[in-house]
Amino acid sequence: PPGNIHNTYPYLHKTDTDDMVPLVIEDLNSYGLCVLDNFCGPQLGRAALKELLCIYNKGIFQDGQLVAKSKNDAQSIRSDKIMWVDGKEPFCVNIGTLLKKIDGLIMRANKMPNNGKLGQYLINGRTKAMLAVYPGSGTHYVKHVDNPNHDGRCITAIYYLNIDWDVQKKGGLLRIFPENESNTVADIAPLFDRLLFFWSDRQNPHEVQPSYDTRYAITLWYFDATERALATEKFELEKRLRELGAIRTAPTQEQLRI
Ligand SMILES: Cc1cc(NC(=O)CCC(=O)O)nc(C)c1Br
Ligand SMILES: [Fe+3]
Repeated sequence: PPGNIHNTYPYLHKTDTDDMVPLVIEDLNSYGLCVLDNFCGPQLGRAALKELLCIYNKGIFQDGQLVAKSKNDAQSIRSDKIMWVDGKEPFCVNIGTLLKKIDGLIMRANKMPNNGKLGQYLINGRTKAMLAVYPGSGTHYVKHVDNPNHDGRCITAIYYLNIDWDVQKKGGLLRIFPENESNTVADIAPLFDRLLFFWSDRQNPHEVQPSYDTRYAITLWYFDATERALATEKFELEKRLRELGAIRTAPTQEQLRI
């Protein structure tokens, strides 16, 4: 729309499983992000959505953590509901299959010869899957960086499950502000069966614009072995120092989650 200076990022890749790997490598290296449409087909996509809804309707999702302390009430900072699953639970069979496909793609891309920046990472694991539901009451998510302080996460993977999502009516755009593209933003609509990858560090500040319908996403964060080992070591050391009373800082929410 006028007023937004942003080049359209040529990401309308129609995918079938095998040749996605070069696309992921190329786009991550060129833009710091990659969008794959029709990632796993409507059958698996719908089955995964069904499972997410079933879990959500059990009322066991929690409020998302605070991204930043705010003077006014916490709700204004983020109003998504989240739940962590590892995908092996009996009520997550299809979500589990989806996660395996995403893992397979990332591992194949990470192992490809001369895969650019991806080659700087040795991806050896990931977080659990975070199921997220943004209630559609104009909720938003403030601009932030996923991994600002080298906690080990190198790639964010977000799978969207929103059938018939019209951004003009429902908003909910994920806007990424790529660090080294001064007047360019990437506006990613949270479309059904769309998979998004982006570097998790300061290269990709991002925000979710207000959504006017319930908005579903599944997020994974992949770890770089070295950065993760260092972060864990640092965390253990700080824990020991705290126990010894040598330092008095309280562990951050983020550290506790990790
Ligand atoms: C819990 C948590 C969620 C997110 N999610 C998004 O940025 C939204 C992306 C989208 O749904 O399009 N980011 C961080 C840094 C944390 Br922590
Ligand atoms: Fe984020």
